[in-house]
Amino acid sequence: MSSQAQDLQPGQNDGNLGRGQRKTKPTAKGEAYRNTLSRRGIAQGATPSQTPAQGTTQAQSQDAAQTDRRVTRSQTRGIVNNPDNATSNGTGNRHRRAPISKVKIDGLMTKIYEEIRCAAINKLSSRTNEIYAVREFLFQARLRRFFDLQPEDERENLRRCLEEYDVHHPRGGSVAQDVKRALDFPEPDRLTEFCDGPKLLLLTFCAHSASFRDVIRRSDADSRREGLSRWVDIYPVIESCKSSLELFARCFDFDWVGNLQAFEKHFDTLLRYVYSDERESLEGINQSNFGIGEGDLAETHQIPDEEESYVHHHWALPTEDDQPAVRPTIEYTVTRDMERAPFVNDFYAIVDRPRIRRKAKKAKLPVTLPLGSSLTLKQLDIIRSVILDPSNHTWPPGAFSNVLERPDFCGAAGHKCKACGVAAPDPVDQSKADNETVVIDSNGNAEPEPEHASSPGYPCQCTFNELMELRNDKRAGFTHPDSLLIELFTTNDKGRDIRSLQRIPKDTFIGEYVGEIYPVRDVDTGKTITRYGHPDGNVYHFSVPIGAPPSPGTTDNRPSFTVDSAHLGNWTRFMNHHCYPNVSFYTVNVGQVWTTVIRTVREIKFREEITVHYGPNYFYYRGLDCRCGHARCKLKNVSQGVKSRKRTRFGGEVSGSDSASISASSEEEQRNGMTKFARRGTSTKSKSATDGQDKEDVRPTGKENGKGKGKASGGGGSSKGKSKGKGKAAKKGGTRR
Ligand SMILES: C[S@@+](CC[C@H](N)C(=O)[O-])C[C@H]1O[C@@H](n2cnc3c(N)ncnc32)[C@H](O)[C@@H]1O
Repeated sequence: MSSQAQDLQPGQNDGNLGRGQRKTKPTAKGEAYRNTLSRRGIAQGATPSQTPAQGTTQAQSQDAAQTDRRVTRSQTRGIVNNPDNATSNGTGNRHRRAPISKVKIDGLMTKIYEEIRCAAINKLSSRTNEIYAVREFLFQARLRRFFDLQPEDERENLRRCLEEYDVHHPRGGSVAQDVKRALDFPEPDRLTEFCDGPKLLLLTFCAHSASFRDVIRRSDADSRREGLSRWVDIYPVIESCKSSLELFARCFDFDWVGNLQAFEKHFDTLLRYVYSDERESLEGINQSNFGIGEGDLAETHQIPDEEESYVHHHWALPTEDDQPAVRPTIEYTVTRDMERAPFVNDFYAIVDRPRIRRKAKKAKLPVTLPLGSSLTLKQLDIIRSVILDPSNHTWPPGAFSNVLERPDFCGAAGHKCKACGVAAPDPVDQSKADNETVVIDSNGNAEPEPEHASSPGYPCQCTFNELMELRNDKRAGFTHPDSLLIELFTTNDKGRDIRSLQRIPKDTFIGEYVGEIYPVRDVDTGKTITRYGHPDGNVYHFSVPIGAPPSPGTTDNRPSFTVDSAHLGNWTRFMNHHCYPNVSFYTVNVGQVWTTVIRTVREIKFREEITVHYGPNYFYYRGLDCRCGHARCKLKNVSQGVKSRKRTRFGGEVSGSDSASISASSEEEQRNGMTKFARRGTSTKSKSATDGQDKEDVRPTGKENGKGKGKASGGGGSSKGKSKGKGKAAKKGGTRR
């Protein structure tokens, strides 16, 4: 068999290298491989007819491909290996570049979401240049669409007419100028394609993003030269996100229709000019539909008007594009505990049953509901964090600190605030310090204590906002809860879910698990309290022990409180479980309270689900199987182990444990795969995540000085009075952000 493969010596090239390629010294491994191929006399994977006819071997093409890859990489770095070859025939590989990375495309998509959000929140009122750019762009799109909607023979006629449109026309001169500019859109086919595919509606939302307007106008060659995302790369992603973008934009109450119609007067002038007085006879063309085809603005995800401006982020993307957006609801059964507790007020929950709602309004609050009634509640705000009045519950003795009337008060001297790193001083030292730091004014009176010194011994008033601001990497930009771009969507088998619309680096605090607070167990009966939830529904309980952790090695007998995010929680309640999650729960003390925070354990990508490990018991005690879908899922058959057990029921009727709650599990436990179904809350070891972060380095911010003049726990006087005041604020259903 004669083939060129035999003619070529190992490591030898036929001298016919592609442009921009260079001869490279073969490695020993490569040489051995080529030897083998030569010995076999045929290139691996090549068909017999290909081998001689193509005049090259697989070895050669592999070699060429390798060289080619090297060239491409080098070119990306701006190095041309062999300039002569690179330019030998004028066209060459000059335009060959590495494909735009997914990171860049994802980054641009995030920017588009972010800019739409900014436009919606700021209403673009003060940024006149920006709003003009949006409106001008939309005018261009409508004009383009107008052409497309015309019969082909009419199109040319119309174009000529518009091109001749007089810029000095006394009435329509400025319109003429706008029209001429619009006709000069650099990539007109893109607008045509876009309006025909994803439709004008999506274009209208996207027009509010400067990055979008930029990429649709810029030629791919320019983008490639500048190393930016090309339209050809970004368009398919936008198309795949069209429902998401639409719902995202709709969830903000902003006037996108107003911007689409802003230049409507132009169209009127235009029609008058182009069609003189005959336009009356033009069927179907008028000012309001100029450039808007039938169905162009049909809504995919309709949101009822009366609720549109209520709160955003509360609509979950449906599984299919043509289904309406879903508002989360809660199937709610009134339990014994709930009967005692006041009903949440109208502001925080919408009760679907008009009868109950009327009753609630008439009777004012609180309203008691008959035991066992079932209701459907609509999930409310997923941004606001609410703690309802904890004093409406019967708490185990010692659940309240005498300085702050809330069970989540961390109350441990010496414990560092996770946000600012300042430790609560020891009570004894603090009283000494108080003596030293009393400030006397010029009249000889003690200066009033600063506002924040509401609880003695606590020098800071940090909240989760400060934790994000002080502890997250500034460069990543996650310094406020509002900065997070997230989206709710519906899954086929796990209910609703949450995903990120941006890359989030590892070790970023992204959220706080919040909700209603009540005791884990009924003090009289010892049974677990589950205020919300349904036997077959979702459970949103998170248990946190009350008070400071005991010293290491001793048994942890602390009672716990539940944070129930069933209908007062924020987005964190929608995080589903994954056996290999990307975030983790930590209960840390922030300011004066135990705060359960969510921190990323690895980088989260654009459109990646945000998942957490619910702890070892959640599925076991509920007799559920995990559907995280991971090949090494540890809990997929966990329900089989519970067959002989009485299945956990809800409604506060099952005694036993708080095990159906979500629990904070340490990263180490997660790594070990949760093979043991250890009962939680029995030893300090099982609470490792509770204060697992305390060992970390902390960054004092100078807040140590001059703050926290009140007495330590047990202190009375004005400090106590103030702390009571704070307790009352919490009672009213205080909102923390
Ligand atoms: C805290 S909620 C999470 C949000 C919930 N998917 C929803 O629609 O509201 C917990 C519930 O989600 C479902 N779930 C979460 N992760 C799951 C998983 N990996 N497998 C099966 N069900 C899961 C279970 O029904 C569970 O009770």
